[in-house]
Amino acid sequence: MVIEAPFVIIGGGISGVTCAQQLQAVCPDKPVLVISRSPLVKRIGNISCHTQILEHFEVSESQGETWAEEFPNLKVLIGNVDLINADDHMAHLSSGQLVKYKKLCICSGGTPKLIAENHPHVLGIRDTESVQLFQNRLKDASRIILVGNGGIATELVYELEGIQVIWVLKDKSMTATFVDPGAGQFFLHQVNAPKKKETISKRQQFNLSGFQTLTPLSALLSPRKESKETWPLYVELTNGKIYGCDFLVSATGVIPSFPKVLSKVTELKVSPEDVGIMVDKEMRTSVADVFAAGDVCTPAWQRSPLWFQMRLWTQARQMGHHAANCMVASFKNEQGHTWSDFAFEVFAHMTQFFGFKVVLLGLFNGQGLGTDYEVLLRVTKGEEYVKAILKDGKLKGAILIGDTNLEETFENLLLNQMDLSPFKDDLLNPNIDIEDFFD
Ligand SMILES: Cc1cc2nc3c(=O)[nH]c(=O)nc-3n(C[C@H](O)[C@H](O)[C@H](O)COP(=O)(O)OP(=O)(O)OC[C@H]3O[C@@H](n4cnc5c(N)ncnc54)[C@H](O)[C@@H]3O)c2cc1C
Ligand SMILES: NC(=O)C1=CN([C@@H]2O[C@H](COP(=O)(O)OP(=O)(O)OC[C@H]3O[C@@H](n4cnc5c(N)ncnc54)[C@H](OP(=O)(O)O)[C@@H]3O)[C@@H](O)[C@H]2O)C=CC1
Repeated sequence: MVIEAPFVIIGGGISGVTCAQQLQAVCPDKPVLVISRSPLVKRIGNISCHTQILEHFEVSESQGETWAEEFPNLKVLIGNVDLINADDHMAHLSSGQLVKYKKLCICSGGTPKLIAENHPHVLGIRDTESVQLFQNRLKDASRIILVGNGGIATELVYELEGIQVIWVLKDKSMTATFVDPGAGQFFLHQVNAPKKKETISKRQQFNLSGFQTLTPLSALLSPRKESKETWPLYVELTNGKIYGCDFLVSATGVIPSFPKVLSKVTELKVSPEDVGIMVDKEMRTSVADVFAAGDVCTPAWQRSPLWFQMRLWTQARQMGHHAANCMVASFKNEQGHTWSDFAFEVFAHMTQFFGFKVVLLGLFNGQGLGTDYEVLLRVTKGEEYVKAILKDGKLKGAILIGDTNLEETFENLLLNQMDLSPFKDDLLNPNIDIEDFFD
């Protein structure tokens, strides 16, 4: 039997769930079907808006069917989509089930880009199952090697206790995917400082392994019989040093993953840089009636100069929400849905690293500005790190670590691109309340 629904979404992650909820908000009378490989869907709760764009929320998981009951016309089908036949508007599931759609949104996220696939001692962290596997392996481990310098590695280094962590980085500073070396240095002081919150357990033995590059695959060695201690896995670094460990965590990014899309009419266009599904400003793929949102997609529209993609919760939510509005507009044959908010005007991300509030705004690392920009800096060790990036007197980006209370003013300065040349010496003056100043 073929199941039919006007709106079908593949994926129960943040982008898929947000897309479904928004579809139900706008068109409660139209059935929405979410096909999810996992019975658990991601939910967003406790949303707090800090500025026009910046919001903080909590992410939790719940049974897909329980979630669907909260909406008038929403159903969840547990299954894996193998293939989309776009000419027939049909999704083919591994179970043999067929699902016919009018408008489809691919929200299938990504999979960890591991440094070694299918290796018994190399783990990636992506979802509940992989976290459980990681926690089980952790119980009997005394030393792990952590590879990667982004969000997951930074969070693990802070959270893990009672185990030796050898952190292998290829950059010269820590957390380089998110922050500049100065902020990396600021965090480095916190690595062995008392925690700002309770974490997993016991005391951490932290070993920053000299910021060295891990040589690729050949560096994974088998147990060495001649050594006094025997570890399940050995890793050779480019400086020739060899370390043994119980297992290695490859926190080395994600790669978009999605079912095969067949169409005799048009091919599905994929970004040559990151293999994400290319979407236009209305979240449409190159294939008719197929949209995409979240980690799986790559924006191919003329982007605002102060916004760029990072595969984050915030963007998955914004894209899922926007995709739903665009799907409805397309369903009703209305003109393309225009931007409803500032979400794609200025990059904005709020998170926590090492117990500090971290706000990243605009081109926070001077992305794409080359070397032709000015940096204003205010640092109080262990308290705050404030960096403002100016070009031609205008604010282009900022890193705000700690309770700086600057996010709203800085976001406004990014949005209005006011010429700050006359005030720049006072911009970071702690004795001046810049919020009042620019009011
Ligand atoms: C460990 C970890 C911690 C993170 N922490 C943060 C954080 O603190 N802040 C932040 O902003 N971002 C964080 N991220 C990034 C964030 O999780 C992602 O950007 C976001 O979840 C992407 O959402 P998504 O809906 O696009 O994809 P996903 O959440 O990956 O959801 C994809 C969904 O599609 C389903 N699916 C996939 N393929 C198929 C198929 N063929 N058929 C059916 N279903 C399918 C999957 O089962 C899943 O339900 C973190 C990521 C990881 C891995
Ligand atoms: N608090 C937050 O906001 C969090 C966000 N996330 C998000 O979740 C996703 C997954 O996180 P994560 O896996 O940490 O990915 P990230 O993209 O954040 O970081 C991946 C890191 O791995 C490095 N890397 C890639 N390949 C290799 C290699 N072969 N050897 C050594 N290092 C390598 C990258 O370096 P390079 O860039 O130089 O290639 C980069 O430092 C990301 O989108 C991330 O933004 C995750 C956790 C927390």
